[in-house]
This record gives sequence, C-alpha cells and structure tokens, in this order.
Amino acid sequence: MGSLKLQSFSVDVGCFPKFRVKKGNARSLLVRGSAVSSPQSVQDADLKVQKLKKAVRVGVLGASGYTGSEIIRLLANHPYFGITLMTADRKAGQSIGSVFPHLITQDLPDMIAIKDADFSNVDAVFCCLPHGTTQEVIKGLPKGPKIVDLSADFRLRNVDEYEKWYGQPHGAAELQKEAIYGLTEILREEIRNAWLVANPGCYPTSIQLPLVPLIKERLISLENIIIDAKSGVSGAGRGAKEANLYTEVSEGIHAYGITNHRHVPEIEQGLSDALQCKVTVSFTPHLMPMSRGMQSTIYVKMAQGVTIKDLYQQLVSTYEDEEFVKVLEKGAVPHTRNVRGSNYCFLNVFPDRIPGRAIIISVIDNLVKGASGQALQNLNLMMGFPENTGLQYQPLFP
Ligand SMILES: NC(=O)C1=CN([C@@H]2O[C@H](COP(=O)(O)OP(=O)(O)OC[C@H]3O[C@@H](n4cnc5c(N)ncnc54)[C@H](OP(=O)(O)O)[C@@H]3O)[C@@H](O)[C@H]2O)C=CC1
Ligand SMILES: CC(=O)N[C@@H](CCC(=O)OP(=O)(O)O)C(=O)O
Repeated sequence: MGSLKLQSFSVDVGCFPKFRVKKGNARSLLVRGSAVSSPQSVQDADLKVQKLKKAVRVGVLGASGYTGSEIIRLLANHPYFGITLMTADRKAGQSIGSVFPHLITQDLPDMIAIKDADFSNVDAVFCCLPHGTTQEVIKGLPKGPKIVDLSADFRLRNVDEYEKWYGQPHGAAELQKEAIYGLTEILREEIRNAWLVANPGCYPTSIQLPLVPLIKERLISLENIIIDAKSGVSGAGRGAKEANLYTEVSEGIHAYGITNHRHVPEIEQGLSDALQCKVTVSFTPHLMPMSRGMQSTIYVKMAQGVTIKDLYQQLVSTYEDEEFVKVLEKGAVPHTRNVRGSNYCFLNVFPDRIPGRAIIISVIDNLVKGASGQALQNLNLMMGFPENTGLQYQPLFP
C-alpha cells in the first residue's frame, strides 16, 4: 500500500481547478483497484473525473436532524462528495438507517458525538446544528475544512444584533468577520473564495431572491414592504415540541413571531446591503399544515413611474441564466407543491388592485433551497465544482 501515500497535489480537471487532494486521501483515488500516483500521467478528462469520485470527504454535523438528513439524501447522487463523518447528540452511536429508515440503503458510518469526531479527516463540513452550537464547535476546529453553517450563528455581521435577537452571547465573534453570507445567486463570487459560509435562513432566502434585484435597481419604495410568509412544519426541526404536535398544526394555520421573529434582522441586513441604505420590513411568518414548503407573499409600492412590466423584466433579466431561480410566465401562480424536493425558487409578480402597488410571490422547499440544497450549492462553489452538481433533482409531484 506504499503507493497510496500520496503527497498533496492539485488535480487539474479543467472546470474544477480549485480542488486539492490532500495527503492521506489516496484511498478515494483508487481507480478500478489501482492507485493513481501521478496526476500528470493522466490524459483523459473522463478518467480524471472518475478519479475524483467521492474524493472530497464531507462531515455532516447534526445528521440526525431534518436538514442533516436532507444533506445525506442529496449527497447520495453527488459524484465527488462522500460522507465520512456524521454526528448526532441524543442519537450518537446509532446508524442513519435506524434514525431515518428512508436512508437505510446508504452505506455510511454510524453517527458519533461531536466530541469524538476527528476533523483532520474531512475536507468540508455541513453544520446542521441548533443556533449557538456551531459557534462553539467551529471555534475549536483547526483551520482546514471548508464549513457551511446552516444555523444562524454567522449570518448577522453585527454581533450586537445577533446577541439582541438570539438572546445569547456570540460564542465566536472573532470568526464572524470571516463568514460570508451564502445567498448563492447574489453573492456567488464571495462564496467561491470563502472558507466559512453562513447559509441563509429559509424565510430570508425566499424573500431576498425577489427583493434584492428590485431594490438594487430602485424599482420599489424602501418603505412599506409587507411580507406575509408561510412555512411547512419541518422548518421547526425534528426535536419534539408541543407546539409542533399533529393536533396543534393540522387543520389550521397560525401566525407566530409577530413583529419579533429572528429572521427580521437577517432580511433587513440583506435588503439594506442591496442599496447601502437602511431598509425595514413588516414580516409575519405562519405555520402551515404541511411537512415542507414555504411561500412568501410580498406587498410593495413601486417607485415613481415604475410599472409591473418593469418589475417583471428586472426579475427575468436578473435570473434568466440562473438554473435554480425561475420567474414564471406572466400570470402563472407559484405553488409550493411545484418546487417540493427540489432546489428551485419560483417567482412571479402581479399588479395590486391599488394603483402603484405590486404583489410578489416566491416559493421554495424550506429544506432544499431554504437549507440543505443551497448549502450544497455553496459547497460546490467553495470546492470549485459546478454549483449544480448533485442538485438536479426535479420537483416531487404530486
Ligand atoms: N428545518 C429547516 O427548514 C431549516 C433549518 N435551518 C437551521 O439548520 C439548523 C438545523 O436545523 P434542523 O435540521 O431543522 O434541526 P433538527 O432539530 O432537526 O436537528 C438538530 C441536529 O442537531 C443535533 N443537536 C442538537 N443539540 C445538539 C448539541 N447541543 N450538540 C450537538 N448536536 C446537537 C441533533 O442531534 P439529536 O437528534 O441526536 O439530538 C440533530 O442532529 C438549525 O440551526 C436551523 O435553524 C435553516 C434553514 C431551514
Ligand atoms: C416553521 C419554523 O419554525 N421555522 C423556523 C425557521 C427555520 C429556518 O430557516 O431558519 P433558521 O435557520 O434561522 O432557524 C422558525 O420560524 O424559527
């Protein structure tokens, strides 16, 4: 096995120039039983890609939760990312199939406690942990693995704002400066070069994707933005809570977090960045009796002289080359069921009956574009792979 002890080298695979294979990761470079000792000797591009197969070693922290399990589902078809570490808290020591029977066919290591994890054996980590936990975990890690954090721990640039809205001290304020906000379509170039990405919340994703381009081009008024948003119950995580029992959430809907939901500062930060000018919003989330899906219905005032056609054209031109954000045909209503299980965001804009006002509708799957799908899109970019790798799932319908 001496030949397996490779030195660290860059694999030149054209469109994936950034990926570096680390010393000690040779086992994953086996091609039909033989170790590849010299990247220079390889001519054929297909063979190069085969060599990369599952060569990026990925850790999923919080694998026993909803977003963790969604990452595992998505990575099953990823050609380059292989899961080598999974953690859990109460469920540490269990196999993924015993916790999530729908994943029983996957050949994966058992979940372990974070304190027992060896981070020197991973190239990248998805942190699917409750707020506050990632800050503590990342602080203790040697720099090396790229990290995509799905919690809100690094989303707010202003640490005081974090402490105010999350009601707890920030556990890694010094790292906050290094974190890049992971709204892929808006901050793609920054994400590409980041080592720590703060993946956006699900509501903020569905809201910023339509509003940022309209604000940037001064097409809507910065005052009086009203957001009525609705989420499936998986948005609340898998932990048992009385408020999420079937009897509490079925056969009805209810608002929560009225005026004080912790996504308000995140939404306002992103919208304010679009024009370097303070934007405030009225935001009311609602819980819907469905397991996944999210809709944001957004009421805006158009800027002087701007028409619905202008808003529509701006959204179309912003997203015409984007694979995962689709502006529907004029008049077509976005439905959550049409993006279920996929990384798509579907958008459209409608004239309000009050002159000068417009209604924007945006739908995503909270667990995919609102969490694990966007996280994978970001890690693909950070590792130098095409950002749609492993994400080309069509929506699940009906
Ligand atoms: N659900 C969603 O739609 C979205 C969620 N997010 C964010 O992603 C993160 C994960 O969410 P989600 O998957 O829904 O949450 P879940 O509650 O479903 O899962 C949480 C995971 O973290 C583990 N965990 C809990 N406490 C600790 C701890 N103290 N130390 C180590 N591990 C711990 C749990 O382990 P065990 O089960 O073994 O106890 C579980 O694996 C959260 O920050 C959430 O806000 C972001 C966007 C959307
Ligand atoms: C239905 C539900 O409870 N949803 C969660 C949001 C989940 C999410 O996207 O956001 P974070 O990553 O910021 O937790 C909530 O309102 O707190």
